[in-house]
Amino acid sequence: MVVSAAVGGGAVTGVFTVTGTTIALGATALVLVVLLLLCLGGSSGGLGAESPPVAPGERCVSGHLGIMTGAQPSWITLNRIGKEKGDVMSLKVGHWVIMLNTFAAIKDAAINFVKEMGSRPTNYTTNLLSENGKDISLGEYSHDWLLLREMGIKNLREFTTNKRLEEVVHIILNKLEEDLDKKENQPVNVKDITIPATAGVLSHLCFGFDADASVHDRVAKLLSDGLFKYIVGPRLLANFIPILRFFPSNALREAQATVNELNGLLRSEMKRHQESLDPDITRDLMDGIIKCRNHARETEPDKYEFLTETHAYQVISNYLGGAAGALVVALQTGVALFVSNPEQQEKFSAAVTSVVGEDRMPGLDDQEKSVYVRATIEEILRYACIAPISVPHKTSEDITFRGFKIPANTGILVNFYGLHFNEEYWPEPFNFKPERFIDERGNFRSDEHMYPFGYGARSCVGQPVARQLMYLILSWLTHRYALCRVPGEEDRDLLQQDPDVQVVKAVPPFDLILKRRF
Ligand code: HEM
Repeated sequence: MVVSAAVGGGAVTGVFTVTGTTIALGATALVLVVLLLLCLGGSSGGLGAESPPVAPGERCVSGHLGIMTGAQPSWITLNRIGKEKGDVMSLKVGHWVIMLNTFAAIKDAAINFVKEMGSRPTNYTTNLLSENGKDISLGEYSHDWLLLREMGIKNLREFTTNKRLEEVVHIILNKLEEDLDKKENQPVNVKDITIPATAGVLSHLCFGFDADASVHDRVAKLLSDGLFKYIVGPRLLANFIPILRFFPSNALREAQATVNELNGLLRSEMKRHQESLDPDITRDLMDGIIKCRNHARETEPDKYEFLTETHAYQVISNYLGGAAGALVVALQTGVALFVSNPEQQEKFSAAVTSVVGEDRMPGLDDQEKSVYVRATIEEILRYACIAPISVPHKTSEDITFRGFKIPANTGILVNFYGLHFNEEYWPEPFNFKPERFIDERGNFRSDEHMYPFGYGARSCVGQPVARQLMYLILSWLTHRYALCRVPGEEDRDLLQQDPDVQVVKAVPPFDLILKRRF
């Protein structure tokens, strides 16, 4: 997702601690002045009369930004405050935003305010990455944006059905298995499993097997550092104080270089695909989106006049961003849960093997045959809760929500952490218990308090693919290998928050030992 970038692109983006960034003295002085102005100008009344109650601490110089950047993950603090404030509260993170705290409010928003709460906040980062909103993840709600989103979903659906997804995944995982076998019984970093798996699959789905090997290497590199860090790492100060984009800083240069690398890659791949396009064969998602665009513009030129080449390759960028921001993080949490809970890991592995046997890789048809396997993937998604305070949305018009007046263009955060870790819905919420998704008759049980893929108009476009990839990758990994702790690290907490990652709930990279099962 440029889920992810949207995490960075939302209301929560103004962060004061820009790690590794040297800000010129002049800029620092400017920051202080602007902060003071914000502080003096900030009213305690929030968004105006009849607005949601304000969380405590708004009179502090930086409003509630301290919560976002403090030592404790922001979602833990916000969840505690939210319990006191009720359905909805206001926060000042540079500007005023609202946060939905309760299940009732979240459900109401998801069902009854789809369009009204379906836009995205924009800032320097989001505009840079999406070339001013010409994509799905970061574009503002509009008629044209809806058409682009529909096209992005159609392209994913058409290309990934009929075993195409499974074929690509099996090729990539077979290769990865050869590499991992060489490291058997030695410490392997979890990133050396999740990044090649995710980058390999997404890059080959997007650019095909006839792309130059260097293209896939560049995608893997972007996912492992540049793009990943840019999306989930500390935010740019320029998002908070737009004038700062004119002041040179390492962080700005790094962000621009990352985006240039990504967009350069997308443009050259688009050109290569256009030059070798075959009307009868759709090799990959890039071919698919080019054909969707050509067809739309030929059949309904007026409706799709807006649809430039940039829009088309930005959709591919969104697919890659989904991998960088969400899939890697969710997979890493899954592996950490398995290593920390050997009993559940063994049960999951045995459930996979009982359906698949020992001589082939798990396929998509196998998933439905084991309730325990489905339940485990669901429990990993609950626990991972990668966007604990959501990817920010924005109101597209003035609304009255649960008795409060909310102006257009107000950022909206959602306390998904408060749902996914609520004892009322999940007894012992911090324990890994796949059984919670199995009913008394032994059937899979879905639960209405689960929102791993967001809500409303902006819910994850890649949800079906993401679920399939989570299953295919984790079932392959535990089917082939026992995932064990590194000797001497038995007591290490693998599930704590990665201190280098803000806004996204993510475990820090860790080593594990792989032992071949058969
Ligand atoms: C386990 C993996 C994944 C998780 C947990 C996840 C989760 C999310 C979440 C929470 C959002 C924000 C929804 C909102 O704003 O309400 C989102 C948006 C999005 N995701 Fe994913 N995602 C995953 C994988 C993927 C993949 C693999 C793709 C593409 C192939 C993808 C494409 C997108 C796109 C394009 C959006 C933006 C939708 C919009 O703004 O309209 N995601 N995802």
